[in-house]
Amino acid sequence: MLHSRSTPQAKRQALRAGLSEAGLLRLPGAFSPLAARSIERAGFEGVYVSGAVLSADLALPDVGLTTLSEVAGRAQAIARVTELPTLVDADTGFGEPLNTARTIQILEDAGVAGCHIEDQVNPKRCGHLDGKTVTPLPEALRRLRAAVNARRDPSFVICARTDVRTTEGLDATIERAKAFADAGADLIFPEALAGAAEFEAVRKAVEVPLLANMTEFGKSELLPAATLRDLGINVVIYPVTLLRLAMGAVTEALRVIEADGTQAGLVERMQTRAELYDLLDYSGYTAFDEDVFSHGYQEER
Ligand SMILES: C[C@](O)(C(=O)O)[C@H](CC(=O)O)C(=O)O
Ligand SMILES: [Mg+2]
Repeated sequence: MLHSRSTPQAKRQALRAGLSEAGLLRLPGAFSPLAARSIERAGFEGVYVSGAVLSADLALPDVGLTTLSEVAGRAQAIARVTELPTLVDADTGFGEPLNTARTIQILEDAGVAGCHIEDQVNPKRCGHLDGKTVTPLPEALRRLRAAVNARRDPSFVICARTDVRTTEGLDATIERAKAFADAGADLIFPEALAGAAEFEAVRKAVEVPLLANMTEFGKSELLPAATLRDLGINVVIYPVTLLRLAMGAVTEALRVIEADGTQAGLVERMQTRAELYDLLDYSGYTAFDEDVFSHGYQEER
């Protein structure tokens, strides 16, 4: 109903438990709270809040234009409606190390289970674009240590992302992954690895859990979950998949309505009213009303 029954702490502990077990946690990107409900209903282990999706939702490019308030507000709206843990893309932490510390605390207050902080310079670029620049390792480590030290709930998951693969190569990725793990990262996100061999190399070199980004139209081969599981990867995100498919349907619908003057031919492809109401738990609200209004105070006639 109004929000999840699980507390943020319980969701964080569930995410941590999942990271410590063998197996793969699958986190599709939710473009809305309703999409998060569908992700939960479909049996996934978590929800991802993508910076690229949040930017696109605002009709902005993924180049660091969103604010912490926008990200925290959307992340809270998404996290509160699902029993699943929510992992948030916190870009570079929204500024200097002190800003990163504030970002962690604002996101903790928003009820999310964890976030990732990347080592790009500000303003960042999408990790699958060329022309990225990463901060020198000492600066990246200051940013990460600020995040780890700012955490008030020890179960809040801090994921360190490195974008260095496309600027300095795989060895530099492994060097940074090790340094980030030593600095207290709970999870490492090596961005834009090419394929299975590179995931295998990072897996061999680093002890802490690893996240794989299976985003379309980028630099990474789209590896099936079974392959990622066999490689010992712990988390996989599908950050923009649902938005890309939704926008594909939007484009087609607008074309049909413009051409045919009606959406009648599309109705069979739609989520029905009943399916939407079921996803929104209308019956829970009806039960709430019945409980409050029919078993409560009876006005005198
Ligand atoms: C994971 C990512 O940071 C995101 O914002 O979802 C993007 C995804 C994308 O642009 O495809 C990324 O930089 O990989
Ligand atoms: Mg992003």
